[in-house]
This record gives sequence, C-alpha cells and structure tokens, in this order.
Amino acid sequence: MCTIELLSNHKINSFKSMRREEVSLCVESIRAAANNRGVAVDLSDKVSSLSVDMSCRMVLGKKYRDEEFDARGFKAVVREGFTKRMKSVNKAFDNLFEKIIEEHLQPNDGERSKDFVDVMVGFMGSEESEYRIERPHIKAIILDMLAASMDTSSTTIEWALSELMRHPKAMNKVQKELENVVGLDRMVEESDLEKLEYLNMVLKETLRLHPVVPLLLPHAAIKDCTVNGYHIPNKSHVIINAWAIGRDPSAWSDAEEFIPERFEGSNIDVRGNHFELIPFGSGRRRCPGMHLGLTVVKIVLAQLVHCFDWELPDSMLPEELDMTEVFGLTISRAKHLRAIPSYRLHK
Ligand code: HEM
Repeated sequence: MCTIELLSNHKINSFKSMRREEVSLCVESIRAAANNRGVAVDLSDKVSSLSVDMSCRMVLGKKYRDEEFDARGFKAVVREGFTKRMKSVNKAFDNLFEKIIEEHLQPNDGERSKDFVDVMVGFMGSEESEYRIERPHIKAIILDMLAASMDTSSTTIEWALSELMRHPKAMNKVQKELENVVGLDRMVEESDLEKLEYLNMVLKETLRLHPVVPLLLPHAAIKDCTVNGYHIPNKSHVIINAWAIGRDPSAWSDAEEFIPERFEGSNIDVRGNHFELIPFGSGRRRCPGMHLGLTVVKIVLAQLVHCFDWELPDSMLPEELDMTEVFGLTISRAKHLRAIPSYRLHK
C-alpha cells in the first residue's frame, strides 16, 4: 500500500505545488536574514524545519505548530520518539494521531491534494479493498512515514551543502549550470531538475560519501544461500555497510575525496542497480521513498545554491569546515552547518 498508494511517482508529483510553496517560504526567510549583511544563518535548522513541514503537509495535510502538540513541541517529540524514548512519548503520539484520524473522517473541501491519511482513511473498514486496514495500522504507518522522511532528506541536503562549501569549484560549477539552464530571472522548478546533470553528479557523490542510513535496515536470509563463495545460513541477520562500500578503495579511486566529475560518462546510479553505490539499498526491500527523497533533496539543494552565494562564518577557510559525523540509525553532522547568505537572483 505504501509503495503503490502513497509513494508512487503519481502521488508524489501531486504534492509539487505544496513543495514549491514551502521551499519558497524557506528561501524568503533566508533572504530576509541576508539583509543583515555578514550574519550567518543556521542552515541545519532551516533545512530540517523545511523537511518537517513538507512531511507533515504530505502525510497529515497540515503543518503542526509546536504549541499545538505537547509542551515539549512537535518537532522535539517526533525526534525523541525515534530514539530510545519511544515508550515515554507513545501516549502523546497516540492522542495526536487519534485526533488527526478523527479530523480526516470529517468531510473536506476537496480542494487540496489528498494527504496520506486521507488515502488510508479511504481504505479503512472497506471489505472490497485489497488493503484491510484499521486505525492501529494507520497510526503505525503515519509514524513510519514521518520517521522515514523527516531526517533522511534534510540530512542529505546538509551533507551536500557542506561538501559544496568545502569545494568552492564544485559550488561554482553548480551555480554556472543553474545560470545556463534556468537563468537568474526566475527560481528553479522541479521540471528543470532532470536537465541539471552536474547537480545530479554532486548528489551521487554526496550519497556515496554520506549515505544517511549507513547500515541500511537489518535484513534476514529466508533460506540457505551462497553469495560470492560465502555460505549464508537460513535466518542469518545480514547487516550491509553501505557507508564502507561507498568508500571502498577497490571500487573507487581517491575514495575519500569529493569528486563529482567521477560520474561523468558513467552509468552508475543510486537506485540499487550498481552495488558499489547503494544509499537506498537494493532489491525488493529497497527504500520505497526514493523518488520522493531524491525529488526533495534536488529541489531544495538547487534552490539554495541558485538563490544564494554562501560564505563560511568567522573567515573560516573551506577546508576548515568541520565534517565530523554522529553515528546512529542515520549519520548526521556533529555540528550545525552555519553560513552567510547573499541573494543572487535578479527578482
Ligand atoms: C535521501 C533520502 C532517503 C534515503 C537515503 C533513504 C534510504 C533508505 C534505506 C537505505 C532504506 C533501507 C533499505 C534496505 O535495507 O535495503 C530505506 C527504507 C525505507 N525508506 Fe527510505 N530513504 C530516504 C527517504 C525516504 C523517504 C522520503 C521516505 C518516505 C516516506 C522513505 C521511506 C522508507 C521506508 C518506508 C523504508 C522501509 C522499507 C521496508 O522496510 O521495506 N525513505 N530508506
């Protein structure tokens, strides 16, 4: 149901104008900050809020303001919920999700794209549908969709921006490509994305060095099998280190270096067809949100690099930018990315 009804290309494309609205709001807030010349913005915070807002609108139909949820705030509790404190925030989630399902059972004006909860409520209790789902399923899937979409995309955007700031030549090249394809008189649209070849190489190179789900999800063998001469007994848990594969010197030359040009004329993609690059996994349990993730990452990255020039604060040199990682279910930056924007479009 998630793959066919919620995360299909068709469904994801139906949220294009919502994404445009939210990305524009983010650009506007950075533009306002840019008026304060020389002042750095916290890009990690900006990108993370944008991602939470887009996920909420797509899954739940609206943004949730912190105070509407719990004294601790919506974003903080969602984050807490994905860590060891799941049990302690369980009640708060359950109350919120019950309220959301109730709201979705009321008639709506039919104007906006149907959010994920609308779609699932539509299947609830139906004898004919091939999906027999009830409230507990819906609540579990809401949580899954928020968990899987909120931090993955924003962390990838942060790493891509960090690498571009450490590599001004690559940053320049992305900006030149955007100038050629889009010009400086309008903002990037999702329909421009497939023409941005260098931006796509930058994204592949970012996902090679910084696959946000470094060990994928745990898999299990469902029968005895032999892979490359190794015997894998039935029921073994199999953990795949995509992070190490992306940096394996036997698969990549200058494996630790950020060189987007390595993908020039290469057919290696990130979709699970080439085992040296598997940031979304591969095969039947590959990430079902890949199209959504790639779309969000590309449009936000393109917009931020097209609309602004970026300078590191405190006269920091590009090579001094701290790239320390924090290891967890996802790998994120240890320190927030801060940089000084200046607006560069003509409108
Ligand atoms: C750049 C963004 C993203 C990356 C790098 C990413 C990566 C991954 C990876 C590596 C897996 C595990 C695959 C495996 O073990 O073989 C996964 C699973 C999953 N992802 Fe994503 N993901 C991203 C965005 C998203 C988004 C936006 C959604 C949307 C809701 C999503 C939904 C899921 C779900 C539901 C699963 C579990 C699938 C299953 O158990 O079969 N992901 N993702």
